[in-house]
Amino acid sequence: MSHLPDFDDLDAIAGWLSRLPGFDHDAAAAARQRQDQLTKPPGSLGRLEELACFMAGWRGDPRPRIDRAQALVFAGNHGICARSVNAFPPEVTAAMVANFRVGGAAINQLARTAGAELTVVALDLDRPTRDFTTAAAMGAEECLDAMRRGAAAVDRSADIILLGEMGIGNSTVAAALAHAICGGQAEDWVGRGTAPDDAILAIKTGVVRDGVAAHCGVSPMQALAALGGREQAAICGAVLAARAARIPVMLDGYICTAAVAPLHGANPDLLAHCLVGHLSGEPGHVRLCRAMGKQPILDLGMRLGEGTGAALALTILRGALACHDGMATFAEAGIAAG
Ligand SMILES: Cc1cc2ncn([C@H]3O[C@H](COP(=O)(O)O)[C@@H](O)[C@H]3O)c2cc1C
Ligand SMILES: O=C(O)c1cccnc1
Repeated sequence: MSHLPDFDDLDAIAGWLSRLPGFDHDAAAAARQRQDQLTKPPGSLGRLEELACFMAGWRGDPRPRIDRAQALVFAGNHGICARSVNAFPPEVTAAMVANFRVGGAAINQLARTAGAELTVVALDLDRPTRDFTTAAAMGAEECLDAMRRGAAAVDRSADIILLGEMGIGNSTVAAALAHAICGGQAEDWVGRGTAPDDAILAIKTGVVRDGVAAHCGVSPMQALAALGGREQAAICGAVLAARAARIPVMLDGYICTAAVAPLHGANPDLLAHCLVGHLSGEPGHVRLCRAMGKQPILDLGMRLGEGTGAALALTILRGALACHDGMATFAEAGIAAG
């Protein structure tokens, strides 16, 4: 198992790729060869075949298994809520964490359905980050500390890590990160989140425009500190820790994908072991996935967060591996290979 470098310098992370494990092309090629021998017309399982080869390459195993799946949900609170970007009060973050702990949220049901063990990490909920229109949301050390906590939460014995978040105001934070890393206009990235009305949408657009303008010219990882929250930093830390342990990652929807956009900005290959579970109903997600070269597995019109789309996508991944491992080859079944 490769050693995760220390989180002591945000900008050094861009250079971490050479210190982290890469894709095992031999294991993936062996998986591809097996796929072509299974009792089906070549390519007929579509994306499931790709997913099996992806898992083979990252696990270094031509017949990978998912014995252990961890769903990791990070929660945080945001100073930006002082700007009325949120339809629900920030207290809902802690209330939902309590709900996760007693099993009452959507992620509890979907993680159980998908066979994933849920870990919830609340990050200093009584100490929101700063309002990013007036200051950096986090200092560099605060951001690195949250990254360390994210990395520490990863179960190194898992075969897949699902990531999710809970934080009132997070759709605004996601839009700011996506805008800072991918450019365009604030309007390209802002969506309704949980807000039903146009008034909040207009406030959010102005806040994202002002926040990104206030922190322009910083590096991608500095943008994570300036505009992100602790849960976004923890998600980035978890992604890097998973990579060090050769564990593939299933990201959730818009907020989770935007959380790792700074890593993409630092070096896109840092996210090579990451899948996007589902396409969010938030309009910026399709644009962000395109910019980051990711194709979401599901498209169900969901826009919840919590890791719910990642959990559902795990059921697809399990299906892909069940076929890959359990199907007979043409030779085994005595069927002519065509
Ligand atoms: C009861 C409730 C449960 C949630 N579960 C996830 N979110 C989602 O909504 C939040 C982002 O939306 P906004 O930017 O509009 O605040 C995040 O916490 C996200 O995880 C929830 C939101 C609420 C209200
Ligand atoms: O796609 C998401 O992550 C999302 C969208 C809206 C609200 N919460 C989460």
